[in-house]
Amino acid sequence: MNFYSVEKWIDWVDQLSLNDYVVIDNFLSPELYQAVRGFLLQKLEVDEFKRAGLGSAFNNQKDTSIRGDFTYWLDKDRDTLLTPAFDLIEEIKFALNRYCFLSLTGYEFHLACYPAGTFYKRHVDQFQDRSNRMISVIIYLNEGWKQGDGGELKIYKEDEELLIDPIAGRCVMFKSADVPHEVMKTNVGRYSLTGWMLYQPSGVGYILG
Ligand SMILES: O=C(O)CCC(=O)C(=O)O
Ligand SMILES: [Fe+2]
Repeated sequence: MNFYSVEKWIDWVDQLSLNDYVVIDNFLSPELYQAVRGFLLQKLEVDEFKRAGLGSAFNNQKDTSIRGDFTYWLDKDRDTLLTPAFDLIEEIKFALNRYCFLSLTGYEFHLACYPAGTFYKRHVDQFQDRSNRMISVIIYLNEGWKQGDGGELKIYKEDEELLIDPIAGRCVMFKSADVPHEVMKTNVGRYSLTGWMLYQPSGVGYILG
């Protein structure tokens, strides 16, 4: 464990097991936060984001009435500026396997940008024809986010709805199959590092766009 102690991981994994989700603030160190956000802004500037799709590679549609985000799929070998972020993702995988008794074998991550006025309607992250997404992981990169900016993550539990503010450095993890959620309409550009811990690596996430 290079980033966080065993005690911290056990606490977070317990919350994830018990509540189906966990929120961890200041998950990225200031250096790592700057590296990831700087990388995202650079990719946005050179226009390397693509409109996100719906469904799996076999059933892919793009419909802005359901989701309006743009994504940049990450590749560990190509995007070496993000090696420390991949080290942290490896630690997440290790901790979930060890303390959550999962058998995660891989992951897929993208950078996401929701332009002002966009949202992602209620959904679950497991696809009907590709059910290997086990845990969803989202790390927000929104400096100076304030009430009124919108873009909250809404999580649906049995009889309650939780609104999670997408503030800088905050990490949310939840069980991909069990937690319906949505991204409320954002009034400002909304950025995140988003990914899924997989039961079997698919390596096809980027095809989804
Ligand atoms: O950015 C978020 O808060 C959630 C994104 C999401 O639900 C997804 O990409 O599947
Ligand atoms: Fe989602």
